[in-house]
Amino acid sequence: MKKIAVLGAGSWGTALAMVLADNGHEVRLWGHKEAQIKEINEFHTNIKYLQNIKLSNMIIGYTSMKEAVNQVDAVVLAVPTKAMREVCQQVREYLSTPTLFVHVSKGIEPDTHLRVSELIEEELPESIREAVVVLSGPSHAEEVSLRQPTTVTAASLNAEAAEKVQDLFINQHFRVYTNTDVVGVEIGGSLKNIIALAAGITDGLGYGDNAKAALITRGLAEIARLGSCLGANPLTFLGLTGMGDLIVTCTSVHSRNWRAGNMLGKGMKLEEVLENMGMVVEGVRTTKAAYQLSKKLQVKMPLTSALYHVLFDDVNPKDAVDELMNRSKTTELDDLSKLLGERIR
Ligand SMILES: NC(=O)C1=CN([C@@H]2O[C@H](COP(=O)(O)OP(=O)(O)OC[C@H]3O[C@@H](n4cnc5c(N)ncnc54)[C@H](O)[C@@H]3O)[C@@H](O)[C@H]2O)C=CC1
Ligand SMILES: O=C(CO)COP(=O)(O)O
Repeated sequence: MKKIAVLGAGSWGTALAMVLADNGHEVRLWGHKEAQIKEINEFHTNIKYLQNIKLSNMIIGYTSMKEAVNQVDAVVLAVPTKAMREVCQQVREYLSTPTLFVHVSKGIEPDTHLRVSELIEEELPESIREAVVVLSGPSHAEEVSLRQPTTVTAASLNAEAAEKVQDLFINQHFRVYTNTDVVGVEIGGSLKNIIALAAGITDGLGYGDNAKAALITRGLAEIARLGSCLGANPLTFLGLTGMGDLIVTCTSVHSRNWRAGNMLGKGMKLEEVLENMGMVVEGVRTTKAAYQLSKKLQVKMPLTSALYHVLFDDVNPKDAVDELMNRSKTTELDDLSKLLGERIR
């Protein structure tokens, strides 16, 4: 049995705390809201994020970071990307020995264009980092908390650390693979949220399955184009954290990104949509970051670019779709086939 701190008591932190508790670990679920932590400890529920779920007694809620991370074997960082630096700054106050860090957040920081593992490495000194591992894949918290079959990937350049994380989380309902392609895993997990927002928009506009399939496949092409340019293995994008997560996020009502897009497609304004959600919609900031990156690196990302203009320049969603459909004709297998071809040879 290990002692594990899960930092972030939202949907995903809570669902992962349940997986770890099922595996017999002592789990400390840290959150910054007193009332919510009180609810977790007194009633063993976290109603705002996971309805009709009873938490195990092995999960203890904490608001004190000092107590939550005291002598733990691993720290799971499960806050939205926007809060990651602030939470790391709190953690580093209280750790003095090398600790295994697992992050589960799907985003890219606008302006710096850093992936989450990179910004964690910026905030946490090497002396307290045994390794940073990303855990990602097609995994809605709502289904994980019901112990429905789920598969994810633990990725790190340190293969031994990735395997340690695999061992912490794997069980009969939650199957964990390993990968060493951190760039591919983080880029796939972050950029699928852009495409999920777009899929919600086309559904909101009343378009059908053809549009959805087009978004998923052409979305994957532009994710792989940018990711490969950043050093990812293009084959990772065909796996769980690429195509797998694109499918689950673009086709599920559980997805907050899809739901936010759906409201936009029905005519609501972005501020109104975000207020309505009450939970993180990572794709909004990531669209800004990916759009900036595509300009900087001169990578063609028409879907990301169209969504950027809908979100930040008030372009009408239907006009954005019309514009995408009316671009000049092109071939299907462009630079991507070259990238894949080179890898396969
Ligand atoms: N919900 C899901 O099914 C999955 C979510 N993820 C990722 O996990 C990350 C977290 O998402 P969710 O838990 O779903 O979001 P959520 O919106 O359900 O919960 C976020 C939690 O973070 C807390 N928080 C926000 N700012 C904070 C701060 N400065 N300090 C401390 N706590 C803070 C909030 O109070 C809330 O409890 C995101 O990057 C998301 O993309 C990944 C896989 C699945
Ligand atoms: O990443 C997820 C599932 O794999 C959850 O997606 P949302 O953040 O859109 O709910």
